[in-house]
Amino acid sequence: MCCHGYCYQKTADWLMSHTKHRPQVAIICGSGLGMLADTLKCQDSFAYSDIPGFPQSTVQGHAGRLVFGELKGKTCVCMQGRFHMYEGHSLCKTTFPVRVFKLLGVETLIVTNAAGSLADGLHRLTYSLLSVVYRFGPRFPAMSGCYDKGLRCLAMEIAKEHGVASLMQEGVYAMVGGPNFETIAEARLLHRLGVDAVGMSTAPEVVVATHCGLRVFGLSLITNKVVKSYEDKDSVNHEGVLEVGRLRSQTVQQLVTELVSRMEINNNNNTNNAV
Ligand SMILES: O=P(O)(O)O[C@H]1O[C@H](CO)[C@@H](O)[C@H]1O
Ligand SMILES: Nc1nc2[nH]cnc2c(=O)[nH]1
Repeated sequence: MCCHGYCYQKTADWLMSHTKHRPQVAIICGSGLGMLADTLKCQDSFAYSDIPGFPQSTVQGHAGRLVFGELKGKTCVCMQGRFHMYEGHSLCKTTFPVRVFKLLGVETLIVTNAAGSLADGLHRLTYSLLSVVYRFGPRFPAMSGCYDKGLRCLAMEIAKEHGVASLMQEGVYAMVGGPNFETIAEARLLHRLGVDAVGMSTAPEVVVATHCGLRVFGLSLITNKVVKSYEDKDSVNHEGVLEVGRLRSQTVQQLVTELVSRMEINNNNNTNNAV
């Protein structure tokens, strides 16, 4: 099974021959949140440019490294940098790593992102829980349960224990094409549609992960308010998004680490060969 002539299996085989880690959990780090990967123990790390078939990151704040290692007793693989369609990647390149993760034996995908808030009660520095091919799954996959309820409840429990429950809200994330931020008319439209947070990523990864049977948890770090009024002089920029990511990275890191530590793993999905 290939994407633009490059085989998912070939990339998975290359990775399995270069690391002894067999990850159960994959984590995609959003803009400014790449330091999550730095906490993994016994790391094996690969630049995307060295991995056969892997697309390249071109966005500031997305380092372009795949990091394998241990987090609280679970084997994880972290993407320090994701692929966006606005970088010119096709849908299949944007989601290429997700299918590779499936072939590596991953069962759970954690997607994080930076997003702007549209909801009136969703302020800057708050977090929001987010609610293609026969080999990997059905032709017409259902998406109604794409964000795992058990993981959402567990994350909320952890947030309470850490005293940050008031910062954590469930909401609707919408992906727009980017790379431009919203016009005021677009912001108003999204708000009327019931969107709480907006970004330029994540949806394709979640669709592909759900299609191939991965359990998905999504976490948006709200980095800015989306301007909905012509009188509002605030304006968003990528540097500001990255800065908020840096400011809040430790809290995001703690939440994700605790979630990984406490999530149950089936261990019946790993069909891979040893190195
Ligand atoms: O979704 P992530 O990759 O976290 O990044 C978000 O932040 C960038 C804009 O500042 C866009 O790429 C948007 O999608
Ligand atoms: N589209 C969009 N993406 C973002 N990523 C981080 N903040 C924003 C935002 O306000 N709008």
